[in-house]
Amino acid sequence: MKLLVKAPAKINLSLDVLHKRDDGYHELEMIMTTVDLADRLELALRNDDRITVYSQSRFVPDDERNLAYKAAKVLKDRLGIPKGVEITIEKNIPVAAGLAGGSSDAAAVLRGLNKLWGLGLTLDQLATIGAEIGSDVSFCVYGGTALAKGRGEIITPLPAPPNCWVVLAKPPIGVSTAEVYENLQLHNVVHPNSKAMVEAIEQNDYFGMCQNLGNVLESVTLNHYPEVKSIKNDMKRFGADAVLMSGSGPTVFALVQHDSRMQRLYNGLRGYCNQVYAVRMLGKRNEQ
Ligand SMILES: C[C@](O)(CO)[C@H](O)COP(=O)(O)OP(=O)(O)OC[C@H]1O[C@@H](n2ccc(N)nc2=O)[C@H](O)[C@@H]1O
Ligand SMILES: Nc1ncnc2c1ncn2[C@@H]1O[C@H](COP(=O)(O)OP(=O)(O)OP(=O)(O)O)[C@@H](O)[C@H]1O
Repeated sequence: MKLLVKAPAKINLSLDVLHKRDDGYHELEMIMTTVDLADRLELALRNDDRITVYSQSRFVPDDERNLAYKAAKVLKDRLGIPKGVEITIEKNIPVAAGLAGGSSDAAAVLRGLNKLWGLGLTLDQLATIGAEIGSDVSFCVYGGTALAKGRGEIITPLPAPPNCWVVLAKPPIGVSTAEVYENLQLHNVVHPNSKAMVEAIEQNDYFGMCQNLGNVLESVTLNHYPEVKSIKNDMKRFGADAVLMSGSGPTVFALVQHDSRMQRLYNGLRGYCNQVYAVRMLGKRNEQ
């Protein structure tokens, strides 16, 4: 028996860090949304009880370090499942990019195995298990748009954001999320207004959303990697309504409403950046 599952990338429309916690993690307030750039996973039942993982990407490990493997292992061990799975990942989301590719693969495995292994768990139960694998996994279990608090695992759903194009550009560098958080100087940042962003989304106010984009982690990544800052400037020059780095970076995204502006931005960036994508926000949450 085989199952195909989609694992969409996320962007952070807003990312605020409130303080560093005693457990070493940072207390967050983020607004996240999934976009239609996705990995595709095939889950196939095995004849034995082993978990195997394979992807064509040379940037992703084919062993127990893969977040997709970890998701299957946690589920199997927690519930004592005597079954195995062969996971094949078609990797379309850039790796170590701030787009939660690994977390989304893990979430897709949780959702997929819930069906393939016939577990009957709710999305809430899967999201709780997901939090053990990584801070972004709970959000990825639900997808759609949400306010995320705590270390990222406390999720409140939001309506779909105003309709627009999202043009993503990934400079040819990988960024370590751990290093970005370690280097964050909280006394030195401009905090985004998460409340105003939530209101803009709830009122379907496109320009309100544009005005309230903000990410405190830019203070670290833009300083360490000037090329990220320069792509942001180029996007503005090419006519973006608003521009922001996603997560810990280095991917930057631009928002535009009209097809012609999207095309101009896309073509302009493609001139010197290999990984450029014009996508839509998905809006819709995953079903059970
Ligand atoms: C940057 C974001 O992608 C924004 O959505 C997330 O906050 C990071 O999510 P993630 O990659 O799933 O994070 P994890 O795998 O749990 O942690 C990676 C590293 O980031 C740090 N980290 C993560 C989340 C958090 N709230 N505070 C942190 O300080 C952790 O110390 C860890 O060393
Ligand atoms: N299935 C997977 N897909 C991508 N990366 C994976 C996967 N499993 C493990 N990894 C490892 O995790 C690291 C981070 O990859 P990922 O693409 O999830 O980063 P990210 O987009 O910055 O995530 P986030 O936005 O959640 O911080 C990479 O070094 C990669 O080798």
